Amino acid sequence: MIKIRNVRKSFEEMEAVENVSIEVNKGSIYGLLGSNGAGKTTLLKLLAGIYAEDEGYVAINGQPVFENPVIKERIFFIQDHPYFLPQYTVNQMAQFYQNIYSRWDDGRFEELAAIFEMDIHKKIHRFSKGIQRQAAFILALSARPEVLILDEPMDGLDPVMRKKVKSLLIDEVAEREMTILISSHNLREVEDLCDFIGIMHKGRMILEKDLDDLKTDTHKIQVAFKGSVPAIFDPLKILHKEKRGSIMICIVKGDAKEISSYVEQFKPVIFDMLPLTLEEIFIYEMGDIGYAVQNILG
Ligand SMILES: Nc1ncnc2c1ncn2[C@@H]1O[C@H](COP(=O)(O)OP(=O)(O)OP(=O)(O)O)[C@@H](O)[C@H]1O
Repeated sequence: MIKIRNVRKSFEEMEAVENVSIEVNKGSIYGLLGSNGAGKTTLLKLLAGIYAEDEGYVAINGQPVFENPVIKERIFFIQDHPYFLPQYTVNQMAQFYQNIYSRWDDGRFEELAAIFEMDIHKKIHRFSKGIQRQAAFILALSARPEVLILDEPMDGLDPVMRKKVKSLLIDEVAEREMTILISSHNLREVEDLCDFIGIMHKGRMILEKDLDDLKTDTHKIQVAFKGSVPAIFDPLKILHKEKRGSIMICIVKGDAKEISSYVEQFKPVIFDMLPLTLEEIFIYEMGDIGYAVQNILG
Protein backbone atom coordinates (compact mmCIF):
# COMPACT_ATOMS: atom_id res chain seq x y z
CA MET A 1 0.00 0.00 0.00
CA ILE A 2 2.46 2.69 1.25
CA LYS A 3 6.03 2.19 0.12
CA ILE A 4 8.74 4.65 1.08
CA ARG A 5 12.11 3.45 -0.17
CA ASN A 6 15.55 4.96 0.61
CA VAL A 7 14.15 8.44 0.76
CA ARG A 8 16.23 11.55 1.36
CA LYS A 9 15.10 15.11 1.78
CA SER A 10 17.34 18.09 2.55
CA PHE A 11 16.66 21.71 3.22
CA GLU A 12 19.77 23.62 2.15
CA GLU A 13 22.56 22.01 4.21
CA MET A 14 20.17 20.27 6.59
CA GLU A 15 19.35 16.62 5.85
CA ALA A 16 15.87 16.29 7.39
CA VAL A 17 15.23 12.71 6.20
CA GLU A 18 18.16 10.39 5.53
CA ASN A 19 17.72 7.14 3.67
CA VAL A 20 14.41 6.15 5.29
CA SER A 21 12.38 3.15 4.11
CA ILE A 22 9.02 2.06 5.44
CA GLU A 23 6.19 -0.09 4.20
CA VAL A 24 2.64 0.04 5.51
CA ASN A 25 0.12 -2.61 4.51
CA LYS A 26 -3.47 -1.79 3.67
CA GLY A 27 -5.59 -1.57 6.81
CA SER A 28 -2.58 -1.02 9.13
CA ILE A 29 -1.88 1.81 11.51
CA TYR A 30 1.76 2.87 11.56
CA GLY A 31 3.02 5.10 14.38
CA LEU A 32 5.96 7.34 13.63
CA LEU A 33 7.70 8.42 16.80
CA GLY A 34 10.63 10.68 17.47
CA SER A 35 11.93 13.73 19.26
CA ASN A 36 11.64 17.30 17.99
CA GLY A 37 13.29 17.77 14.65
CA ALA A 38 13.60 13.99 14.01
CA GLY A 39 12.12 14.37 10.53
CA LYS A 40 8.60 13.05 11.14
CA THR A 41 6.71 15.98 9.59
CA THR A 42 9.06 16.03 6.61
CA LEU A 43 8.42 12.32 6.03
CA LEU A 44 4.65 12.83 6.30
CA LYS A 45 4.82 15.73 3.83
CA LEU A 46 6.78 13.53 1.42
CA LEU A 47 4.07 10.90 1.71
CA ALA A 48 1.33 13.49 1.23
CA GLY A 49 3.05 14.72 -1.95
CA ILE A 50 3.69 18.20 -0.51
CA TYR A 51 7.45 17.76 -0.89
CA ALA A 52 9.31 15.96 -3.65
CA GLU A 53 11.95 13.51 -2.47
CA ASP A 54 15.59 14.33 -3.36
CA GLU A 55 16.35 10.62 -3.68
CA GLY A 56 14.47 7.33 -3.35
CA TYR A 57 10.76 6.97 -3.96
CA VAL A 58 7.42 7.42 -2.25
CA ALA A 59 4.54 5.40 -3.65
CA ILE A 60 0.97 4.51 -2.78
CA ASN A 61 -0.58 1.52 -4.55
CA GLY A 62 2.60 1.31 -6.64
CA GLN A 63 2.25 4.87 -7.98
CA PRO A 64 4.45 7.85 -7.09
CA VAL A 65 2.64 10.42 -4.98
CA PHE A 66 4.29 13.69 -5.94
CA GLU A 67 2.28 15.61 -8.55
CA ASN A 68 -0.10 12.69 -8.94
CA PRO A 69 -3.70 13.94 -8.54
CA VAL A 70 -5.21 10.44 -8.83
CA ILE A 71 -3.28 9.27 -5.78
CA LYS A 72 -3.59 12.54 -3.86
CA GLU A 73 -7.36 12.28 -4.08
CA ARG A 74 -7.11 9.09 -2.00
CA ILE A 75 -5.03 10.74 0.72
CA PHE A 76 -6.13 13.06 3.49
CA PHE A 77 -3.47 14.81 5.54
CA ILE A 78 -4.29 16.49 8.84
CA GLN A 79 -1.27 18.68 9.53
CA ASP A 80 -0.05 19.59 13.01
CA HIS A 81 -1.87 22.89 12.47
CA PRO A 82 -4.95 21.75 10.53
CA TYR A 83 -5.54 23.77 7.40
CA PHE A 84 -8.82 25.58 6.73
CA LEU A 85 -9.69 28.27 4.21
CA PRO A 86 -9.90 31.68 5.90
CA GLN A 87 -13.36 32.66 7.20
CA TYR A 88 -14.86 29.29 6.20
CA THR A 89 -17.42 27.41 8.28
CA VAL A 90 -17.18 23.62 8.70
CA ASN A 91 -20.03 23.29 6.22
CA GLN A 92 -18.26 25.46 3.65
CA MET A 93 -15.09 23.40 4.08
CA ALA A 94 -17.22 20.30 3.52
CA GLN A 95 -18.45 21.74 0.20
CA PHE A 96 -14.85 22.58 -0.73
CA TYR A 97 -13.68 19.03 -0.08
CA GLN A 98 -16.72 17.57 -1.82
CA ASN A 99 -15.34 19.05 -5.05
CA ILE A 100 -11.92 17.53 -4.46
CA TYR A 101 -12.69 14.08 -3.09
CA SER A 102 -14.83 11.94 -5.40
CA ARG A 103 -15.74 9.57 -2.57
CA TRP A 104 -16.90 12.36 -0.26
CA ASP A 105 -19.80 11.06 1.85
CA ASP A 106 -22.45 13.61 2.92
CA GLY A 107 -24.25 11.11 5.15
CA ARG A 108 -21.02 10.40 6.98
CA PHE A 109 -20.39 14.14 7.36
CA GLU A 110 -23.78 14.63 9.04
CA GLU A 111 -23.26 11.58 11.23
CA LEU A 112 -19.82 12.73 12.39
CA ALA A 113 -20.99 16.31 12.97
CA ALA A 114 -23.67 14.85 15.26
CA ILE A 115 -21.18 12.58 17.06
CA PHE A 116 -18.90 15.53 17.80
CA GLU A 117 -21.84 17.89 18.43
CA MET A 118 -20.20 20.26 15.97
CA ASP A 119 -21.73 23.61 15.01
CA ILE A 120 -21.07 23.28 11.29
CA HIS A 121 -22.31 26.80 10.51
CA LYS A 122 -19.77 28.54 12.69
CA LYS A 123 -16.55 29.97 11.28
CA ILE A 124 -13.75 27.55 12.07
CA HIS A 125 -11.19 30.18 13.10
CA ARG A 126 -13.50 31.09 16.00
CA PHE A 127 -13.25 27.56 17.42
CA SER A 128 -10.71 26.59 20.09
CA LYS A 129 -7.65 24.58 19.00
CA GLY A 130 -9.22 21.29 20.13
CA ILE A 131 -12.54 21.95 18.37
CA GLN A 132 -10.67 22.91 15.18
CA ARG A 133 -8.93 19.56 15.34
CA GLN A 134 -12.28 17.81 15.79
CA ALA A 135 -13.53 19.68 12.70
CA ALA A 136 -10.47 18.44 10.80
CA PHE A 137 -11.31 14.84 11.78
CA ILE A 138 -14.93 15.21 10.68
CA LEU A 139 -13.83 16.56 7.29
CA ALA A 140 -11.07 13.98 6.87
CA LEU A 141 -13.25 10.97 7.61
CA SER A 142 -16.11 12.27 5.45
CA ALA A 143 -13.69 12.40 2.50
CA ARG A 144 -13.37 8.59 2.82
CA PRO A 145 -9.62 8.53 2.15
CA GLU A 146 -7.73 5.29 1.56
CA VAL A 147 -4.74 6.75 3.38
CA LEU A 148 -5.04 9.05 6.35
CA ILE A 149 -1.90 10.93 7.39
CA LEU A 150 -1.97 12.46 10.85
CA ASP A 151 0.67 14.78 12.29
CA GLU A 152 0.38 14.92 16.09
CA PRO A 153 -3.38 14.33 15.89
CA MET A 154 -4.10 14.11 19.61
CA ASP A 155 -2.50 17.48 20.32
CA GLY A 156 -5.09 19.73 21.94
CA LEU A 157 -7.75 17.03 22.34
CA ASP A 158 -9.06 16.28 25.82
CA PRO A 159 -9.02 12.64 27.06
CA VAL A 160 -12.68 12.02 26.16
CA MET A 161 -12.15 13.30 22.62
CA ARG A 162 -8.93 11.30 22.24
CA LYS A 163 -10.84 8.15 23.06
CA LYS A 164 -13.63 9.05 20.66
CA VAL A 165 -11.19 9.86 17.83
CA LYS A 166 -9.22 6.66 18.42
CA SER A 167 -12.32 4.50 18.31
CA LEU A 168 -13.53 6.22 15.11
CA LEU A 169 -10.14 5.60 13.50
CA ILE A 170 -10.12 1.95 14.55
CA ASP A 171 -13.66 1.52 13.15
CA GLU A 172 -12.65 3.01 9.78
CA VAL A 173 -9.67 0.69 9.61
CA ALA A 174 -11.76 -2.35 10.55
CA GLU A 175 -14.71 -1.54 8.28
CA ARG A 176 -13.05 -0.36 5.10
CA GLU A 177 -9.34 -1.05 5.57
CA MET A 178 -8.24 2.54 5.69
CA THR A 179 -4.47 2.83 6.18
CA ILE A 180 -3.11 5.33 8.69
CA LEU A 181 0.30 6.88 9.23
CA ILE A 182 0.38 8.82 12.47
CA SER A 183 3.18 10.83 14.04
CA SER A 184 3.56 11.45 17.73
CA HIS A 185 6.12 12.42 20.35
CA ASN A 186 4.57 10.05 22.77
CA LEU A 187 4.51 6.28 22.54
CA ARG A 188 1.86 5.93 25.25
CA GLU A 189 -0.46 8.15 23.28
CA VAL A 190 -0.51 5.88 20.23
CA GLU A 191 0.47 2.42 21.47
CA ASP A 192 -3.12 1.21 21.74
CA LEU A 193 -3.80 2.39 18.19
CA CYS A 194 -0.82 1.24 16.13
CA ASP A 195 0.13 -2.12 14.65
CA PHE A 196 3.62 -0.94 13.79
CA ILE A 197 5.92 1.60 15.36
CA GLY A 198 8.91 3.30 13.76
CA ILE A 199 11.24 5.49 15.80
CA MET A 200 13.07 8.28 13.99
CA HIS A 201 16.07 10.12 15.33
CA LYS A 202 17.99 12.87 13.54
CA GLY A 203 16.51 12.05 10.16
CA ARG A 204 17.04 8.30 10.38
CA MET A 205 14.78 5.39 11.23
CA ILE A 206 16.48 3.77 14.21
CA LEU A 207 13.93 1.09 15.08
CA GLU A 208 10.84 -0.49 13.53
CA LYS A 209 8.62 -3.01 15.31
CA ASP A 210 5.44 -4.98 14.85
CA LEU A 211 3.56 -4.29 18.08
CA ASP A 212 1.41 -7.42 18.10
CA ASP A 213 4.51 -9.60 18.04
CA LEU A 214 6.18 -7.52 20.70
CA LYS A 215 3.30 -7.49 23.13
CA THR A 216 2.65 -11.21 22.98
CA ASP A 217 6.30 -12.10 22.87
CA THR A 218 8.03 -10.21 25.66
CA HIS A 219 7.39 -10.79 29.36
CA LYS A 220 8.72 -9.72 32.70
CA ILE A 221 9.09 -12.56 35.18
CA GLN A 222 9.79 -12.40 38.90
CA VAL A 223 11.07 -15.59 40.35
CA ALA A 224 12.58 -16.78 43.65
CA PHE A 225 13.77 -20.16 44.82
CA LYS A 226 14.52 -21.76 48.14
CA GLY A 227 18.28 -21.57 48.51
CA SER A 228 20.41 -20.63 45.52
CA VAL A 229 19.06 -19.90 42.05
CA PRO A 230 19.27 -23.03 39.88
CA ALA A 231 20.93 -22.62 36.51
CA ILE A 232 17.62 -22.69 34.73
CA PHE A 233 17.88 -19.58 32.67
CA ASP A 234 20.23 -20.67 29.92
CA PRO A 235 17.59 -22.02 27.51
CA LEU A 236 15.43 -18.91 27.89
CA LYS A 237 15.93 -15.90 25.64
CA ILE A 238 16.66 -13.27 28.25
CA LEU A 239 16.92 -9.61 27.29
CA HIS A 240 17.66 -8.38 30.77
CA LYS A 241 18.29 -9.94 34.19
CA GLU A 242 18.67 -8.39 37.62
CA LYS A 243 18.57 -9.57 41.22
CA ARG A 244 16.65 -7.71 43.89
CA GLY A 245 17.33 -9.45 47.20
CA SER A 246 16.27 -13.05 46.75
CA ILE A 247 14.08 -12.23 43.75
CA MET A 248 15.32 -12.53 40.20
CA ILE A 249 13.67 -10.24 37.67
CA CYS A 250 14.05 -11.18 34.03
CA ILE A 251 12.77 -9.81 30.75
CA VAL A 252 12.19 -12.88 28.61
CA LYS A 253 11.16 -13.37 25.00
CA GLY A 254 9.02 -16.29 23.97
CA ASP A 255 5.61 -17.90 24.40
CA ALA A 256 4.11 -17.16 27.85
CA LYS A 257 2.81 -20.71 28.43
CA GLU A 258 6.08 -22.33 27.42
CA ILE A 259 8.07 -20.01 29.68
CA SER A 260 5.72 -20.73 32.63
CA SER A 261 5.79 -24.48 32.30
CA TYR A 262 9.56 -24.42 31.90
CA VAL A 263 10.19 -22.30 35.00
CA GLU A 264 7.62 -24.16 37.12
CA GLN A 265 9.54 -27.44 36.73
CA PHE A 266 12.14 -25.96 39.09
CA LYS A 267 9.53 -25.38 41.83
CA PRO A 268 10.06 -21.66 42.46
CA VAL A 269 8.67 -20.28 45.73
CA ILE A 270 7.65 -17.10 43.90
CA PHE A 271 6.81 -16.94 40.23
CA ASP A 272 4.95 -14.07 38.60
CA MET A 273 4.64 -13.06 35.01
CA LEU A 274 3.94 -9.35 34.70
CA PRO A 275 2.82 -7.27 31.74
CA LEU A 276 5.39 -4.92 30.27
CA THR A 277 4.70 -1.49 28.91
CA LEU A 278 5.74 -0.97 25.35
CA GLU A 279 8.19 1.63 26.52
CA GLU A 280 9.92 -0.96 28.72
CA ILE A 281 10.04 -3.42 25.83
CA PHE A 282 11.72 -0.86 23.59
CA ILE A 283 14.24 0.02 26.23
CA TYR A 284 15.18 -3.60 26.96
CA GLU A 285 15.18 -4.57 23.29
CA MET A 286 17.51 -1.80 22.36
CA GLY A 287 20.11 -2.46 25.06
CA ASP A 288 22.67 0.32 25.06
CA ILE A 289 20.74 2.67 22.86
CA GLY A 290 17.67 2.01 25.00
CA TYR A 291 18.55 5.01 27.08
CA ALA A 292 18.54 7.22 24.02
CA VAL A 293 15.16 5.79 23.13
CA GLN A 294 13.92 6.48 26.65
CA ASN A 295 14.65 10.16 26.08
CA ILE A 296 12.94 10.10 22.70
CA LEU A 297 9.84 8.44 24.07
CA GLY A 298 9.90 10.45 27.29
N1 LIG B 1 10.73 23.92 5.28
C1 LIG B 1 11.87 23.72 5.92
N2 LIG B 1 12.97 24.49 5.67
C2 LIG B 1 14.14 24.27 6.31
N3 LIG B 1 14.34 23.31 7.26
C3 LIG B 1 13.28 22.53 7.54
C4 LIG B 1 12.00 22.69 6.91
N4 LIG B 1 11.15 21.76 7.42
C5 LIG B 1 11.87 21.06 8.33
N5 LIG B 1 13.13 21.52 8.40
C6 LIG B 1 14.20 20.97 9.27
O1 LIG B 1 14.21 19.57 9.11
C7 LIG B 1 14.40 18.90 10.35
C8 LIG B 1 13.25 17.92 10.57
O2 LIG B 1 12.06 18.67 10.82
P1 LIG B 1 10.63 18.00 10.98
O3 LIG B 1 9.65 19.11 11.10
O4 LIG B 1 10.44 17.02 9.89
O5 LIG B 1 10.80 17.24 12.35
P2 LIG B 1 9.70 16.60 13.33
O6 LIG B 1 10.20 15.25 13.70
O7 LIG B 1 8.36 16.68 12.72
O8 LIG B 1 9.80 17.58 14.57
P3 LIG B 1 8.69 18.06 15.64
O9 LIG B 1 8.39 16.86 16.46
O10 LIG B 1 9.44 19.10 16.39
O11 LIG B 1 7.52 18.57 14.88
C9 LIG B 1 14.47 20.00 11.41
O12 LIG B 1 15.84 20.23 11.69
C10 LIG B 1 13.87 21.20 10.74
O13 LIG B 1 14.46 22.39 11.21
